Amino acid sequence: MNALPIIDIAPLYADDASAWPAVAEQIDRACRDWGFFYIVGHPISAERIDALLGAAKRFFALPAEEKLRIDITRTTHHRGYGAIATEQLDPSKPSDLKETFDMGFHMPADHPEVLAGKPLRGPNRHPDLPGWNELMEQHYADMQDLAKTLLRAMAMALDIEHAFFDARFHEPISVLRMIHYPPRHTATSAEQQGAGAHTDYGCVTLLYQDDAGGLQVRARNGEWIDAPPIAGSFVVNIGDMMARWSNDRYTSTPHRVISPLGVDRYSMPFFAEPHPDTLIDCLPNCSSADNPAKYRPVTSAEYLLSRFADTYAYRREEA
Ligand SMILES: O=C(O)CCC(=O)C(=O)O
Ligand SMILES: [Fe+2]
Repeated sequence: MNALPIIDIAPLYADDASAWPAVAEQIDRACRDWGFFYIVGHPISAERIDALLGAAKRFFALPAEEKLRIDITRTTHHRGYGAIATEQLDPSKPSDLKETFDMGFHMPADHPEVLAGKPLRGPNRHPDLPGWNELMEQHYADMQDLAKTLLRAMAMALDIEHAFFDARFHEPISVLRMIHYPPRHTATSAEQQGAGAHTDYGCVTLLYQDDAGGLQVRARNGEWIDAPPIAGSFVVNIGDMMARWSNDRYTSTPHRVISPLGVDRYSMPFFAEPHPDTLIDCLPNCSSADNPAKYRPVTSAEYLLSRFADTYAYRREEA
């Protein structure tokens, strides 16, 4: 059973702007009350999802040494394959039982920002699989567009300039990730999670999950509730950077993935993050005399890097 709001965003794609405010209002409500909701009526096709799932299954089935040719722990800009237990989202629990592939906004090695050593900038590191590159780069671009559409609705809800976020999400540091959760064996400790309880670091996450189930969200009353798979939907959630940007008008909500029993689980979150130099400083209309800005302004890259260091041992060692 699902308790989270389900929002049909199809009106955001209509030319008739009179239908936008009603959607913006629903998104605003969901971001304040839950920090979590489902969207349907988005333009990502079922065929695209099938192609991505097929690709993910082929990639994760490769031998470990093949996958480790693009080992994420050997990059400073955070691209490639993360083997099981590379990440520990809940420091009080064992490392996560999952493997991952991360990609971002591609910048060639000779791009001035890469040469200048700008954080989180650089080339994507794709596996050598037929069609993979084109599929993933196209999907990254399409997810970035979908995120910007949602952000436009948020700008409307916040009553700020329509293109406020568009101007800040060019050449983003958004990450598209594929995750494989292998089945947990019954003998494994119940403490073992697919993804430990955490809040996301960035602005907005758009998650595709397959039909295995296991995603849970912590409601305001502290109870863990299921966020079950809903065909054709993405689960959207607010990350800490957006909570900070909005002075906590929008909330980042803890969630986790119970390790699947007897089945493999595949998911694909897209973490939408602004240009690395974007100043995350209290948004217009999010503070007042009796609700002053709570957080020190930071850049998007500065904030993300500090959070990565908390979950990846290899990034701490580097720092
Ligand atoms: O795999 C999922 O369903 C959720 C993953 C997640 O929460 C994350 O990667 O931040
Ligand atoms: Fe998450």
